[in-house]
Amino acid sequence: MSSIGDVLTRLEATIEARKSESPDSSYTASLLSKGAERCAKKFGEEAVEAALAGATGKKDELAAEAADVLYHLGVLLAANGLSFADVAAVLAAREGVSGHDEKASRGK
Ligand SMILES: N=c1c2ncn([C@@H]3O[C@H](COP(=O)(O)OP(=O)(O)OP(=O)(O)O)[C@@H](O)[C@H]3O)c2ncn1[C@@H]1O[C@H](COP(=O)(O)O)[C@@H](O)[C@H]1O
Repeated sequence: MSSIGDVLTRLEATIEARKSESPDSSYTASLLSKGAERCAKKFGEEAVEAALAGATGKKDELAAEAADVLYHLGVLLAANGLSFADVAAVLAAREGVSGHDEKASRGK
């Protein structure tokens, strides 16, 4: 079974490669051709669907919707010239810092 890191790395490479493909043959290419705003809208829709599945305890649906969220996040990042590595760097920098402490450091 592939790790989530391996799957996301392969997915990201596919998304990157689709940038130069025809929107007729690739859903990713068609989404990217519509711009970052459209990619953001699709990401938001999928996030809401995942939230609904999670709130109602539909485990299989949540796993499928979470996969949609990660795919659409990958497309949104690519549309903005970012990668999962950029997100990983932010998460890694937060390791060992309590969310409560981080919030307090923002003065909120
Ligand atoms: N992981 C995904 C993935 N997850 C979800 N989706 C697509 O995301 C779309 C979102 O679902 P919706 O029901 O909201 O779609 P829709 O209403 O048809 O879409 P819109 O017209 O609103 O954009 C569907 O068409 C799904 O097939 C994905 N499309 C592609 N991938 C990966 O990207 C690869 C390349 O795909 P292509 O770019 O199509 O070759 C695939 O092999 C997969 O690995």
